[in-house]
Amino acid sequence: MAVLGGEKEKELRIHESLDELGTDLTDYIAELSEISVKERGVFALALSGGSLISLMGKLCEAPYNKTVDWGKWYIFWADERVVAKNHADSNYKLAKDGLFSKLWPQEAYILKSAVLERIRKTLRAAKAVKLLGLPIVSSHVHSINDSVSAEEAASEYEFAIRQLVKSRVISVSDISDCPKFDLILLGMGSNGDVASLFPNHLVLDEKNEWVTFITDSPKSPPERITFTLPVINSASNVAVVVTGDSKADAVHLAIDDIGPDCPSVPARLVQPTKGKLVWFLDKPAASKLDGFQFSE
Ligand SMILES: O=C(O)[C@H](O)[C@@H](O)[C@H](O)[C@H](O)COP(=O)(O)O
Repeated sequence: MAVLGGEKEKELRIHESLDELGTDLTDYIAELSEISVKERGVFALALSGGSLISLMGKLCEAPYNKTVDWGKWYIFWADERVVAKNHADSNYKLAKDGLFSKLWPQEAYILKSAVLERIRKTLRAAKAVKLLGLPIVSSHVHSINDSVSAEEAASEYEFAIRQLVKSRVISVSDISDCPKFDLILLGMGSNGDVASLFPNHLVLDEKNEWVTFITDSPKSPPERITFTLPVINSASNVAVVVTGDSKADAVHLAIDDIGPDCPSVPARLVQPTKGKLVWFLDKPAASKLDGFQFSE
């Protein structure tokens, strides 16, 4: 792995292979989870859709499936397609099929909090919590309401997040009133879109809402909800995970210093105010970066 750009707040990690990237990404997530659980007792993570989910697949393997404190995870979506939860386009379904169901193959294993707490107490007594690895709590998985309009789904989702900010499950930014997620994981499309923030879309200017909606996504399906830039940029950690040469131009436009005529590239606007930004790239995605040849 090559690491470019020594700035404290932004790091580029360029990997030889998808396998190496997947291992590094998994280590990074597990490490942030451990730090956050130690500091705050919980880990508030927002996922996106796309290839990101399969790149996180090693989380379902040893040692992470046993060592990560899954019971402390609170899971959200930085963007979601407004379709039924069992629809092939659903980001919730993608994560459930690609991650959660692999950790615990049957729904029945996703325990309700009360049951989990009883088990936790027993295990704590036996000092064996870490050895057994506990499942994700179903009430900690915050997917959108798939039976209402995009507008209603966005407003309900923001309301749910507000309640969790009040109870400090999600921290609050000390410079805005925005939620401060422990980690937001983003993919990037070949036009530089992140979450469901697309180039030249009005949604890029949204400053008041935490979660908003669009009904005209240039990529199917058209109706989506998305975190806004102020929320993304208030997170403690943001990772943008991008692979493949079809993304190389967008990576260059998002990261390099390209002067005043920069086209609208949403990923370029991902700049956590106080948090840390890490780009996970494979070599084809990084191949058009200005400094790329020097990292080889
Ligand atoms: O729901 C979505 O459409 C995603 O959240 C979107 O932001 C995705 O992450 C990128 O388009 C990258 O997707 P790929 O990695 O599959 O290209």
